Amino acid sequence: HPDFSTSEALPIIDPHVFHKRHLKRMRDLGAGHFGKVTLYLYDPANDGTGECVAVKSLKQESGHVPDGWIEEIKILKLLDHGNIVKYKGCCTELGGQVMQLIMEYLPLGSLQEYLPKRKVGLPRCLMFAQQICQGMDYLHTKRYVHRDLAARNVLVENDRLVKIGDFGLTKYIPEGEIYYRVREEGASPVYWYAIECLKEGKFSFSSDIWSFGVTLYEVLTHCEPRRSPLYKEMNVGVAPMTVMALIELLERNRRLPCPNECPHAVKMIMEQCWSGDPAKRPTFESLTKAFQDIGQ
Ligand SMILES: C=Cc1cc(F)c(CN2CC[C@](CC#N)(n3cc(C(N)=O)c(NC(=O)OC)n3)[C@H](F)C2)cc1O
Repeated sequence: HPDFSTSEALPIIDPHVFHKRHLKRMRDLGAGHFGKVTLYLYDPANDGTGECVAVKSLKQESGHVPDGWIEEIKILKLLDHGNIVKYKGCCTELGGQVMQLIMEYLPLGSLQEYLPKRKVGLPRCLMFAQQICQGMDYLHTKRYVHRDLAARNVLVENDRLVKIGDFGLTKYIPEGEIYYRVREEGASPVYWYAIECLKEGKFSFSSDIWSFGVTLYEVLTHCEPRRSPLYKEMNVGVAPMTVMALIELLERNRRLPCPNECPHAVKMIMEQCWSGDPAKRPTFESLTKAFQDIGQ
C-alpha cells in the first residue's frame, strides 16, 4: 500500500486534462469547414510510451471560442455508449481562448476508408448498420439530432464494432419542439439531406433517419464509386448536383437504386427511411429491432 504518511501532497492527476506541452503532433486525420482533426501522441513521460489521441481543433480566427464549439464538447462529454466515440478530455491554452477536444483514436478510421479495402460480407454490413442504429437511438433519447450521419463519420473499432465518431453539426432539440432550423449552411452534404432539409432547412430526428438510409446504402455498396451512383455523382471533378435539381428528383420520387444482393427487407428499410413524409419514416429504436430480426 502506498505510504500516505508523507507530508508532500500526491499530485492529483485529472485524466480529463491534457497539457499542450505533452501533445506531439503526428498527422492530420481530416478537415471540416470550421477546423480539423489531428492525430497526436500524448506523451507526458516524453519517452514515446504515451497514448495516441484524436484532437479536434477549431480554426481560431476571431480568438473567441464559438458557442457551438463548447456545445460539441459538452455533448461528447455527456455521451456514454458502446457505439459512440469516447470523450477523453480537452486541452486549453491562451487562457481558454483555444479549446481542443480530445477523443479516443481509432486507427482503422471511418467506414469510408475501411470498407473499400476489405471484403465485408452482407451479415457484417448489417451488423454495422444495427450498431449505427443503436448509437443513434441513444443520441435521440438524449434529444440530440446528429445532422451529419454518413459513412465518413462512422469509425471502425475492429472488424465487429463501429462507433459514431463526429458530432460537429449535432444540435439539441428542446422538449416540445420537433425541428432545428437553419438558414444558410456552409458546404452541405446535400446527398445525405432529407427533402425537408433541402427545401426548408428543417432538421429533426426524422431527417437523421433519412441520412441513415443513405449511410446504409453506402455500407451495402462498400463506399465504392464503381458500385454507387452516389459516389459516382460525388466524384471529384464532377460538379455536385444543385440543390434545386436534387429537390426536383426527390419530388418525382427518384431515389438511390437498390444495391446488388440487397435483401428485400433491407430494401424496404431504405425506402421507408427515404419517405417524403418525415412522419412515415421509422425510428432508430424500430430499426434496431428490424436489423435484429434480419440478423437472426
Ligand atoms: C472542426 C470540425 C471538423 C473537422 C474535421 F476534420 C471533420 C472530419 N473528421 C471527423 C473525424 C474523423 C472521421 C470520423 N468520425 N476521424 C476521427 C477519428 C478518431 N477519433 O480516431 C479518425 N481516425 C482516423 O481517421 O484514423 C485513421 N477519423 C476524421 F478525422 C474526419 C469534421 C468536423 O466537424
